[in-house]
Formats: sequence, structure tokens, C-alpha cells
Amino acid sequence: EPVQARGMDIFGTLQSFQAVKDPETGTHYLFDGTRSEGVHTFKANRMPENAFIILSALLGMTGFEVESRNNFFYDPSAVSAHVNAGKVYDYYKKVHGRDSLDGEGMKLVSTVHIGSKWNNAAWNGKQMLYGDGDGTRMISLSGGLDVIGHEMTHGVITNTADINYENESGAINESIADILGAFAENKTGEDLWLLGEDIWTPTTPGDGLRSMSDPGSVYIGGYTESGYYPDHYSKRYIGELDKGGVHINSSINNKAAHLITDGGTHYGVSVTGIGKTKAEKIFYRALTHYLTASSDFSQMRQAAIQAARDLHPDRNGQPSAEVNAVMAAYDAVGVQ
Ligand SMILES: CCC(=O)Oc1c(C)cccc1C(=O)O
Ligand SMILES: [Zn+2]
Repeated sequence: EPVQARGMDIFGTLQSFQAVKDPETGTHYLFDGTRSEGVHTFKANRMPENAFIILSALLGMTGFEVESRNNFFYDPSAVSAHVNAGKVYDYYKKVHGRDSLDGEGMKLVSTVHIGSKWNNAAWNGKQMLYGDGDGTRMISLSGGLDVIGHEMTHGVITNTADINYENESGAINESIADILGAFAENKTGEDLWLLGEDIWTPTTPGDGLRSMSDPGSVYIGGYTESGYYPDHYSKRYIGELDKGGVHINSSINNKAAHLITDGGTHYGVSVTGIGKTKAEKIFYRALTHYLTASSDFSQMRQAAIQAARDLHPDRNGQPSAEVNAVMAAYDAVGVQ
């Protein structure tokens, strides 16, 4: 039956959350039945990540129940994954009126300790998966609420536009995951625009895996001419690596989202921001009403403009401030 359980998350903060207790054995499981069909969090064995990702997608293998004693869970990565999945569930329910990833309350399954020192997180089409990080570049990735928001948004994407995960479409897929993942985390100031800042380089404060407000401030290595993430369409990566640059070119659309929200002048183009509350609804509506599997950057622009027009109609034949912000932001990053 449902019980209130407790455990330490990866930052050493005591968390209280929903679990269930097997009346026969008295064993507790990390299953929260209060959110639709539930939030169920597992741990992997020492199976290599590639095997786990495929077997869990093909056979629905989820790993093992997380052990507990006296209703206390001693696996911080699992506690973080469980609590953060609940938070992102609540974000989609409260802000977008969406019941889980499929809109029909599907169970949210996560598995932690994937692979060995794995500096990755993944959505395998069925569930979320989190590595422990190598301890230097990353720590346990389930500790990043925006990381979990990113993975769960991949799940929303799969159940909506199902955008192809390569080339320009893949970059849009990645960017929507970053945008709604960051908005789900809902931090303020610069941290809102950093991805993975809580689990990235524990000894270096203030940095992150990617930056939406200043993509070019993050070094990515040899992929791009500059070695930094692109903040303009003319600087996009064109090549085979990273499935055609899905984690690289996403920064171009991320920058557009930042400009739409906070405003700013970028390459001489000025944008008047419209705020997070309007921006998140525009991108969610673009994803659920206009984007398709083959959408590219230009179609992302058109989808965002149409979604903005739906939510903020023209007045006396003039575009609203919201539509103007979207158009200017895409102008600023060089996407027509
Ligand atoms: C912000 C979350 C994120 O980018 O997760 C990934 C990581 C850390 C490595 C490789 C792939 C992904 C992903 O989910 O795209
Ligand atoms: Zn991703």
C-alpha cells in the first residue's frame, strides 16, 4: 500500500516521497502511485549501457527494485531520479495540462546507475536512463532537474511530433528538450539558461553542459570551426558527427528561445522579450500542433510563429508583440 518514504538525494538533502510497501514481505518499492499510472524508479545492474538501453527498449527490462530499510532509501541517485521525475510530471500537468509523456497518464519509468561512470542520460523510446557520471566531468545525472526535464521531454516529443533524431530535425528535437527541460526546472537568472549546471564539473561553479543564453561561451571541441557551440544559423555544424550535430545545432534554436523569453540584441537584431510563461506555451503548442517528424529550422520558425499567432492573435491586422518577438528572434539567429 502507498507509504510516505524518505531518502537522501545526491546533494545530501533529505527528501520525502511516495513509495509502496508490500504487505506480505514488508519490502518497499520506489513506486509513486499518486501521479496517474505512477512513477517507478529502478537501478541497473552492472550491465554495459548499450546492452541495457537496447534490452530495456526491446524487452521492457527495467533493472532492479531499489532496496530500502525501514522505509528509508539509501540510493541517492535513485532518490533524485524519483523526486525529479515527479516534479517534471507536475510541470507538464500544471503548466501544459498534459497527463504524463503520452497525455494519457503513462507510467514514468527511470533506471539509474546505467553503465560505469557513464557521462550520459537517455530516453530510449520507452523510459529514462541515467549514468553516474565519472565524478569529474559529471556526477550522477539524475541530480539535474533540467536533465530529467530534457529526457522526459524526449518522451513527450516521441508521443507528439516524434521529430527525427538527426540533422536539422534532430537539432530541433534536442532544442525542444532543452527548452522545456529548462523551463520545467524553472530556475531564475542565468541558471535558467544553463543545462545540467547542477551535475556538471562539480569543482567549477557557474558552468553547464550547454548555455541557451550564450551558446558560444561553451567549448565543444573540434566539431565547429570556432570550437564553440553556434549561436547563429550561419555557424551551424554540417557533418556526420553527433547524428548531424543534434547536440550542437540545437544551440541555434535555444538562443532563439532565450531571445523570445528575455529579449536582447543579437548580431544587431533587437528582440523585446515576452517572458517564460508565454514562451513555454508557444513552444509547447508548436510541438503539439505544428512540428512534424521532418521539421527543419525554417519549419520550426513557422511553427513558433503560428503557435504565437494562435495564442496572441493579430490586432487590426497587426502582429501582436508576442508574434513580433518570435519573428525577430528567428531573424536574429539567421533562420528564415
Ligand atoms: C541536458 C540533458 C542531456 O543533454 O542529456 C544527454 C547527455 C548528458 C549526454 C548525451 C545525450 C543526452 C541527451 O539526452 O540528448
Ligand atoms: Zn537529448
